[in-house]
Amino acid sequence: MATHPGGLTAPGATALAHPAVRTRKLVRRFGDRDILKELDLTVAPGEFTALLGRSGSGKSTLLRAVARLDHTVEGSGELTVPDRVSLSFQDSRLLPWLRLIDNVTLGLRGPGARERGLTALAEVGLEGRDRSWPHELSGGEQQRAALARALVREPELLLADEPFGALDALTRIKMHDLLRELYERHRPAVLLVTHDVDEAVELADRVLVLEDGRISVDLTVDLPTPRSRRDPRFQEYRDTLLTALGVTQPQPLTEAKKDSR
Ligand SMILES: Nc1ncnc2c1ncn2[C@@H]1O[C@H](COP(=O)(O)OP(=O)(O)OP(=O)(O)O)[C@@H](O)[C@H]1O
Repeated sequence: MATHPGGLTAPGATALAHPAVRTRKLVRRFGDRDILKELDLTVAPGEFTALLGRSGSGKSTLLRAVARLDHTVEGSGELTVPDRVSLSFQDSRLLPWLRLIDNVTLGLRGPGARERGLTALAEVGLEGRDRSWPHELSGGEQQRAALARALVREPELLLADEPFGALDALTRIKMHDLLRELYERHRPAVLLVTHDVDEAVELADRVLVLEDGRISVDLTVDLPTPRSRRDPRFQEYRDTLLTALGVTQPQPLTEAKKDSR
């Protein structure tokens, strides 16, 4: 795997005996449009991967396929995912008629489920809010609860589709820190769909770009965490990805142009 800014590897080249996610020749089709075109992807256990791509490129389609939420969609190909998979979406999807603790532990079996729920709530900074109703929480708090619900199951794979997309900038920054902290403690494999290049470079150790139904860019982010957006190497990764996404970078003004302004 390449480890320098701009170092791109052949997509799906990782050979692993027990990957967290493995797709081979994955096809998903809506009508006569192939959205995923024989897509090959391997995610290692414990690997934090972000998935970027232009709007409509098929990021959510891929995530839904990996989550096995698309039984009715036409398609083909091989898909391997672990048993314990948790999901997190832009809206927290908490059930309004259940208190927080019951939302977090819903479907959790075995002794100690409640204790585990309380621990998870404490981990996301919601200690003492277990008896609250979802509508009593702010948007950021609801996303924290959704993270607690995802992590209490100790997933081998966390699938997250724009989980912070609806949050304000400040809350988003706090949630980035929290997600990275929780990831480092629990170490699930993560597949994070995002539109935000900075979010991808800040959080993920590997960033993919989906284009024309396949993974077109597979970039390893070799920066220590926590990452600073001011770090020139951060900016190199960012520029590489923006270029891959077809976003032209503003050129620095030359002295001549500055003078003529
Ligand atoms: N249920 C559906 N029926 C028909 N077309 C669909 C369906 N779901 C998705 N599509 C189409 O598949 C394409 C990929 O959609 P998808 O939501 O996966 O893209 P995306 O990359 O997640 O987009 P965005 O970044 O805008 O959320 C789009 O053109 C979309 O219109």
